[in-house]
Parts: sequence; C-alpha cells; structure tokens
Amino acid sequence: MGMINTNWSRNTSVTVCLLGEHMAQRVGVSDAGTGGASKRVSRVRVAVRLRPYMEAHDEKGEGPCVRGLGPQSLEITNWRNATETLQYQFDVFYGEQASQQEVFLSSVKPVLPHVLSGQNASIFAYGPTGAGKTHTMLGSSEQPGVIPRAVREVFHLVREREKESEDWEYSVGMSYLEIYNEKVLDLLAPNSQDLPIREDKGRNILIPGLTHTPLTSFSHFHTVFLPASLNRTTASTKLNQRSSRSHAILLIKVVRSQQGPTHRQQTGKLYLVDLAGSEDNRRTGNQGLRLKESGAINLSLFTLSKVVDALNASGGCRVPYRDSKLTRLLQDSLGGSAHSVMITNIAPEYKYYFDTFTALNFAAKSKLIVNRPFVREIVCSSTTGKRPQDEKGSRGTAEPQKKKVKAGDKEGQEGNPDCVPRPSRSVCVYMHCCPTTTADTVADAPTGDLSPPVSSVLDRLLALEKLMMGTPERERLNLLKTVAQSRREIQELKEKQKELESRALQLREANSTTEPLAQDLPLFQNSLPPLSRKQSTAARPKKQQAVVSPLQVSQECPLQPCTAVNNPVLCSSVKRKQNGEVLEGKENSVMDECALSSDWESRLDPAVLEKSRQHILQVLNSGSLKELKALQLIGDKKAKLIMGWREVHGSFSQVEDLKNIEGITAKRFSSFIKANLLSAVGR
Ligand SMILES: Nc1ncnc2c1ncn2[C@@H]1O[C@H](COP(=O)(O)OP(=O)(O)OP(=O)(O)O)[C@@H](O)[C@H]1O
Repeated sequence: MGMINTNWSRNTSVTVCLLGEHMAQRVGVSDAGTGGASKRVSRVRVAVRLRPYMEAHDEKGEGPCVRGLGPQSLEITNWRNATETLQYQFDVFYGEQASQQEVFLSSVKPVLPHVLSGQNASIFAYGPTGAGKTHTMLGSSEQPGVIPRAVREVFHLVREREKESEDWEYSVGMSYLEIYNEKVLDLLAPNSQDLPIREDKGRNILIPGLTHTPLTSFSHFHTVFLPASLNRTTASTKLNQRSSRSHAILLIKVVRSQQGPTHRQQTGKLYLVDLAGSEDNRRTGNQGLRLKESGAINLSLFTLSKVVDALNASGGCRVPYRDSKLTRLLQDSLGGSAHSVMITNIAPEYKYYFDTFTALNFAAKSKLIVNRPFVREIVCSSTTGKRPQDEKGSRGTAEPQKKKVKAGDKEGQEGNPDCVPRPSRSVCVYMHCCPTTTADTVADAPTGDLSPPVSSVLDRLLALEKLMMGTPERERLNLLKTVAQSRREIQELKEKQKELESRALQLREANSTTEPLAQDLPLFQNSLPPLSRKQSTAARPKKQQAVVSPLQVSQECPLQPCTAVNNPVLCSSVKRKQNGEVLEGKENSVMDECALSSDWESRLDPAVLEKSRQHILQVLNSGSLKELKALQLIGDKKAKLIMGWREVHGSFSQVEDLKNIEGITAKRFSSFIKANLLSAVGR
C-alpha cells in the first residue's frame, strides 16, 4: 500500500489540505488556523474519537497516521503527498486520552433533556471495524460507555422533573434490536423473526411487534439490557476479536403525561446506536458467513453514505432511506426530527488508514445535515372523564407493541403505537410542526357509493398520499395543496351526484306512470322504468356507456322483440318494464338485457359487426388500462389481467382468445361480446 510514515514535527513547514465545513479544500499552512474553523453549528453534531494506538495493530511499526490538533481538529497524513496532511474540523475531537465520562458529558448529556420534553434524540457510533464504537457506546464495567450513562441520566432527569412538578408523570421503557444481514431482530425476544418496518402518517418509523419493556429504574434497565446484549451477533475477525456483526439500536422511550382535565402526552425517543464497522475484507480475512455479513454491513453503510449525500445535495433529490433497513431506521436521525450526535470512531494505525480517511470524510459531510426537531404531543380532552391509557398501564410487563396496535383507529394506533389507545368519545390531536397528511380524510370518503369520477379522484388522492410518504417536506406542502384541491373535487362531485339523484327521484315521483323526460335529465335519456323510493339509489348514472346513439340496424333484419325502439338500451328499458327488474353495475349492464335475445347478431349488419369486432380486438391488443376498462363488462381487475396476458402471450389473434383470461368463462365471454358489439355498433 506504500504508506508514508509522517514525522509530525516536519509538517509545520509544508502545505496542508484542510477539510473543514466543506469537502477537501487545499490551503496553505498559514491559512490553516482560520480557514476551516467555522463556528457554524450543525444540527447533527459530529464528534470524532481517536482510539489509543495499539502496537498489536501496527506490525510494521509505522506509528500513528492521525493526531489531534486541538479540541475540535485533527490531521491525517495525505497519502497522495507525504509532505502534506489533511486537516479536519469537527464539533468535538476526543483524543486517545479522552475518558468515557468526557465523551458522555460533552456530547451526549446535553441532548437528553429534549427526550423528556417529547423530542427525539439519536446518538450513534460510526467508524471502521475495531476503532472503538462498542467501547464508546457500551464500554465495560470499569469504563461504562454512553448507553449505561445515558440511561442512568434519563432516570436521574425523570426523578428531578417529578420532584419539580407534580403536574407531569413520566414513564420509561425500552426496545432493543439489531439489524443482522438486513433482518430486523428483536434482542429482547431472541427467537423472533425478521420484523417489518413501517412509517406512519406523521413520518414516525415503527416496528410492529418489537418488544417494548417498561422500566422502573436504572438497575431494572441493567437486568433487562445485559442479557439482551449477549443476544447481539458478534464474532471474531482478523481486526477485532469481538467484532459486532450487526447494527444494534437501543430505543429508550420516555412518555410524560400531564395530570388534569386536559391530558397532554408527550413522547420522546432516544436512539442509541452502535453500528457495525465498515470492513475491508482483504484485511478482515472474512470468508463464508463472515463475508456475507460483511456484504450486508458494507451495503447498509454505503446506503447511509448515499443518504448523507442526498441530504447534502441541493434541489431536494430523493433520499434513499428505503434502500436499507439501517437507513430506514435512522431516517429520523439524519434529515429528520431528532437531535443527533454522531460519534465517529477512528483508529490511529496505518493499517486502518483508508478506513479512517473514509470515516473522516463521511463525518465531515454529515456535519452539514440539518434536522428539524419538534415535540410529539397528543392532547386528549376526554368527555368520559377517563384519561388515556398510557404506559403506566403496562408497567412491569414486557409486552410486544403489536398487542397495543388497534387496527382502523383514525388517530393511528397502527400507524403510530406511540398514540396510546384513547378512551371513547375523546378527542386526540397530534401537535407537531410537520404537515399532516390526509389519510384520515380519505378514510372518511364513503367509498362504497362512489361514482366513477369520484373514485378516480379518490385514486389520485390515495396515490398522492402514498407519494407523500416518501417525499421531502417542501414537496409535501405542494402535494398537500393538490390533495386539498382533490378533496374539493370529491365534494363537488358528491353534491352533483346527490342533486342528480334527487332530481331523478322527483321526476319519477311526478311521472309515476309515464317515462321520465329525457331533456330534464340527460344522463337518464334512455329512461328507466318508474322506481319506488327504495329503488331510487339503483338509478344512479353509474354507466355513462349506457347512453348510446341509435343502433345501425340491418334493414333486412328488424329487431323483433323490441320493435318499438331501435336502440338496445331502450330495448332493455322495455324489458325492464316488463319484468319490473332494476339492474345496476357494470356486470349487469343494461346491455345484457338486449343480449338475452339469442338471435341478436343475425339482426345486425355483418359488416358493421365485423368492424366492431376488429375494434374490440384492437382495444384488447393495444388499449391502455383506461381503454380496456371502457369496454363493457371489463373492470379494473380484468383489464389488468388482459394487460398481463398480453405481456406474456403477445397479441390476441381473435376476440375469442379472451376466454383464456382467468375468470372469463364461455358464458361471460358471450355476454361480453354481445354487450360490446351492441355498444360499438350503437356508436
Ligand atoms: N478509547 C478506548 N480506550 C481503550 N480501549 C479502547 C478504546 N476504544 C477501543 N478500545 C479497544 O479496542 C478494541 C476494539 O474496540 P471495539 O470493539 O469497541 O471496536 P468496534 O469499532 O466496536 O469494532 P467492530 O465494528 O468490529 O465491532 C477493544 O478491545 C476495545 O476495548
């Protein structure tokens, strides 16, 4: 690898590269003191911790390749030019001598009070394998790391807050998981399977089924956490005897509930993340399973890097959170709503040079990420006098969260298990700065009686809704406007529909023995028989294709049973009159009525029929989904099946091939062909 062993004392006289707020900017040594030392505060606080030099990792006796310059800066040898170093500036730099206490006090402790106020915080350790991530996060019994110190501090803060005011009650709970080979595994329930990751309408990331254990004290935490840590997947590699083969995420959830008539409930989450190390398999000596693990680790870390790049890119490009489980779970920590601290661990030996270099560059670009923290609060004003069931209710039981999920609850029990079940007749409001989506509004729409235009607007709404879930915030605002517009359209259409229905009803009542006036109600120009009030809903103008122009009937074959009319629809209305039946829905199209006549085909002009057949065949072969659905008796499902068939088998050589489609029986085909030919020749 041709490493250069730098004599640090020589560096003062040479040019150095400075990497400060932004990436690689070369400056002369005289500028180094000012050029990169920007005081701009980044929301994602980035600390770098240098592990003590270990001779065991320096077979060639090359000495360290990194050294600290001050409380915020360090330099690393420039591998391209031995006479240069690369300098970096971070929020904090912890040298080899830094204690666990120091790391905790300056980087972690300051963010913890936010968690008690309903905000999220993330502390994560990043860096190459063997650089000290687990040491930083977990530590040992002699040198406890961030995790035990943070949890102890959370309990300490809770006790203090409880002493200060009796208005708020606090409850603390934990979940603990690992991402191993792209599987989310519950470390508190070691036999569990890969858990799904979901996102609710408030963009909270959820893992239904993940165990949540209420905690009463720090020592209680210890008894739960320690055995669970042993469930984490670790193994020996050439670089680390006990290398973490998974990303571990400990979630500490603090729910605080206000006492009194109005129940405010704030939920803050603290994510403590020990990432698996990035690995160079030429050096780790990984093979077989280790190599597979390494692939998953590197892939997720690569995605993490892409996420950071996308967040830093201007122009709001897509952030690939969904490309790995890790980034999906860290979505809130990077570019989300959490107060985030990234502790980048690096090793000083030359053996780690390129890993260190990569880690430092990653850390430098992560500094630019801005999160937008907000308080997650539910306000419940209950008319029952009952207060919302909070975590106190399940204190002392290790209950899988999925049991708390109540399907169909509009406030999102399923979407957001943090919204605990609320009492009946209570009003729950989410309060945070993010715009909420309109899933609840969509759910309100009476989909059962939507006419086609309404359902298409609804489809648009649902599509927008889906789109919004993976869209950056400022685009979401635009989408929200479109959603609002669509809602207005739905409302207008519903009103129009109601008006038409009531007019139809009035007409029928007024002309109980006569036909309704076509000019009064254009959509009903092919008048339906008189209806009772009860039947009136069936008279909705669902099928605009029922409105057809007069048939081109063969002169030689006048329509016999329907001699009074030369229109299949009118024919059907006569038939309806005869049997007093009301038909509705596409499958029972009025076309079926005329189609019941067995010799209908012989009464139509063969040339026109052939032309119509060709037209149907053409639609079957090249029609879009919409065009296929415009055919009689073809709904959404059948249209999709037709498209699928086309893709697999190519063109339909004749319309009869339609019988190859699942669900199209000979009888159904016969109805289809009659209905469509009649409809087509009618045009
Ligand atoms: N600041 C430190 N002071 C003393 N020892 C340290 C420090 N950092 C790391 N070590 C030691 O270095 C070794 C490797 O550290 P650790 O296991 O924490 O690395 P890691 O980054 O978590 O590795 P991996 O990604 O492979 O799990 C351990 O023996 C650990 O005790």
